[in-house]
Amino acid sequence: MSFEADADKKWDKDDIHLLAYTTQPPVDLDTTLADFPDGWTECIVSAPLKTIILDTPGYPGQIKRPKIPAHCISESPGKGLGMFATRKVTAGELILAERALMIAPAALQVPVPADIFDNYPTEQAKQAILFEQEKALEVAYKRMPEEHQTAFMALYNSHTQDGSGPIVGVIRTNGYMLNGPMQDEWRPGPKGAYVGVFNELSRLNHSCRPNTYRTFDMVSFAMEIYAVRDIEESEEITTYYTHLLLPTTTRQQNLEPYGVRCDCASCANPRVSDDRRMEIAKKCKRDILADRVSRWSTNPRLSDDFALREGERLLKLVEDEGLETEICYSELLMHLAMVHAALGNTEETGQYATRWMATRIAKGRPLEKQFEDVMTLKQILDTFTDCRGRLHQDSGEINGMAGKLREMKLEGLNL
Ligand SMILES: C[S@@+](CC[C@H](N)C(=O)[O-])C[C@H]1O[C@@H](n2cnc3c(N)ncnc32)[C@H](O)[C@@H]1O
Repeated sequence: MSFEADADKKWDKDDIHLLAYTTQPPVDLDTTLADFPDGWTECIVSAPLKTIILDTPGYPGQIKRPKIPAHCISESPGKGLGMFATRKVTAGELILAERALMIAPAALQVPVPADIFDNYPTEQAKQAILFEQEKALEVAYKRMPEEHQTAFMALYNSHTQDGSGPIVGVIRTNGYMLNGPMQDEWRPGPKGAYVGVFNELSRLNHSCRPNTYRTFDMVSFAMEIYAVRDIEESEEITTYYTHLLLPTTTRQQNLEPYGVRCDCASCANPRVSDDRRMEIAKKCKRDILADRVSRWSTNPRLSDDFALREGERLLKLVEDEGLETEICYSELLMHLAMVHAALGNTEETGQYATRWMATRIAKGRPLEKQFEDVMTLKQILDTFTDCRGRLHQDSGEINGMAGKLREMKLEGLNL
């Protein structure tokens, strides 16, 4: 059931079946985009999610902007339009933050009989669902200002031949899944997920070696993209439409509905790339790395190669595969900062810790949280500093420190 939500009512998990048409941040009917340049989003969200949005502390904050504009939209050969860097961008930098034109459930429930697939041929049932979804989305579309409607319909549509209506087609081609609190917490998984369609961000093309990370900021109600590695002037800015640690053939299957045949260096060499990605997925996990540091720091018979060279080798593998968006990249930088701290190598510790911080910033970590991270990181590294050098003096103390480190890394810092 859907409705135009009452502005002041508080909704809770018992209202999860109610869908609200709502404009966020709320604006008066006569507001124009010239009055309110940060813009606003037409949303179809569950009633409780609407309450969560409005109750977010600091909502609605202003959207963030890079100090110097860093992007433009232009032709990308063989890929339609794309986004390009207009200057050099450094890892961790914000490139663009933008409010969506529309936000809707990833799997919009519509009023069709529950047993439709039992009583009708599959194709006919699918067409009926797509037809109802188009009708429901049209209500939100008609609430948009004319400029937003034009921008929405100008976006690329790779679903023109499968029975999708024009609005469903644009959403299926351009919708990014939203992360963080922008989901129905009482409906975990794909059923509780939402997608956003954007005027500029939806022009980002896919790469299996993307150079940006996307994150949705609830306070400003905007999607933000950050560079995960340095990007040169004129280089294409890319994102990801599929999980990146999957084998090449699976990624290609996931990309088929977008009509994308990725031509990145990893897809061009699947035999090498698949083995590397499998090794990264297996070995660069938080527990495995923490365990390696812990064993190495308390066992003098394990050489520095055990923690240091292996960490460096895995980090190179991640960089060679262009996987700086993945959590394993952050884990490895943290691992190497700790290993160098244990060896008393202050300079290298600082370098890896700084790079680790850049990955946190690139994931949209709020400023006050970044400060907390630095303090916790400093505490961990101080505790661990030079423990290999002092190993023979007091292994009991080292054992205690390694245990503490593991505890802090797994629970306190919540990487
Ligand atoms: C979200 S849109 C991206 C912007 C789009 N290129 C445009 O012109 O608006 C997705 C579409 O871009 C194209 N595309 C994205 N990544 C691509 C890639 N790596 N190779 C070829 N085409 C790509 C496909 O046509 C896909 O359906």
